[in-house]
Amino acid sequence: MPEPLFDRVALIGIGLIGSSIAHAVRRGGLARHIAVQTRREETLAEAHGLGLGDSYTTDPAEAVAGADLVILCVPVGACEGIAQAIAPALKPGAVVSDVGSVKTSVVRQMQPHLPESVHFVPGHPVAGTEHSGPAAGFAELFDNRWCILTPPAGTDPDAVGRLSAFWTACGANVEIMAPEHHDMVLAITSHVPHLIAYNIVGTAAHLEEVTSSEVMKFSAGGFRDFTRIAASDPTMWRDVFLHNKEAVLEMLGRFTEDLTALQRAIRFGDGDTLFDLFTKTRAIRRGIIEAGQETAAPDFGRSPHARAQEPGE
Ligand SMILES: NC(=O)c1ccc[n+]([C@@H]2O[C@H](COP(=O)([O-])OP(=O)(O)OC[C@H]3O[C@@H](n4cnc5c(N)ncnc54)[C@H](O)[C@@H]3O)[C@@H](O)[C@H]2O)c1
Ligand SMILES: O=C(O)C(=O)C[C@]1(C(=O)O)C=C[C@@H](O)C=C1
Repeated sequence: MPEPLFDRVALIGIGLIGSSIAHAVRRGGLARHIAVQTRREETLAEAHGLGLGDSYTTDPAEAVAGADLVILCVPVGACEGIAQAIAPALKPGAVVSDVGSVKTSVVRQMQPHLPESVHFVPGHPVAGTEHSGPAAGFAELFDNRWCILTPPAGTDPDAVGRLSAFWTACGANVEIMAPEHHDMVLAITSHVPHLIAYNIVGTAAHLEEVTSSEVMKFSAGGFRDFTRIAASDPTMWRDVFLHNKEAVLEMLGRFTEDLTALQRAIRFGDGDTLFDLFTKTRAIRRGIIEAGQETAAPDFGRSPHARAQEPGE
């Protein structure tokens, strides 16, 4: 086994992403010690029962003491409070990172509180499922997925290199990007799709209610795929939309214009417009499969453990 990349890793928050990192660290022997922190005793006990760490605490400052790598794995809206709480306890030279789905806001929330003696390298593994909590994680989550790092200008390249090596060892492909660019790209590829899923499931549920008819019962493939996305964690996604407001509103504006154009095409029987778009989007999907970024029949990213808990799926 090669030398671990970090001596002590502190995971602040131990839900889907924190626990998946813990599994990946164990799988690759990437650290000598994993310190696990979370707010609630019950969650901590669950993490303990799953053997995710080597030490457990509800105190974030205690968890980061002596850590060479600190990763915040909490909802985006919780980052500022945690940065404040851990700042005095951080080890000089430590790499401090996060996994938040939004980056500009995380930089704004955390950077002012962190001491100059640490290296702040925000990150986002672009991999997940609709499940949450410590039992939802699995070591393979990041395999062959992107992990985007958004280091502020002037960050020590060695620290960026060490965090890149960590994510590569977790199975991911690393890309460096400006936080604003990250937020714009993820708004259209991840955030707006989630909003659409929440909305369409909400609309169908409302229709069922007001018409007192069975709408959900007859849902087939397409709608069921939306219900999977719409089952994603409410706290996490509330925070994503509140913290990536501008980019999401910009992309929603474009989306709405394009949707209106399709509405017009249907109204006026313009089959060519519909056919041309559907041909283009089919080619995009096939290109993604050929590039090996997706399987033809996805299992929706669920862990074997999570799948076992879902009878009837
Ligand atoms: N779920 C995904 O698909 C996915 C993918 C990539 C990145 N992310 C990002 O990862 C982060 C964690 O998401 P997750 O899916 O692991 O969530 P999760 O709900 O499974 O776990 C969240 C953890 O944070 C803790 N927590 C919640 N609120 C807190 C607060 N106010 N203060 C301190 N701790 C708090 C919880 O106790 C839990 O340990 C989020 O920022 C999310 O945007 C999620
Ligand atoms: O596959 C899923 O369930 C996801 O929603 C994962 C997904 C995504 O939109 O691709 C969700 C949010 C994250 O920030 C990164 C990944």
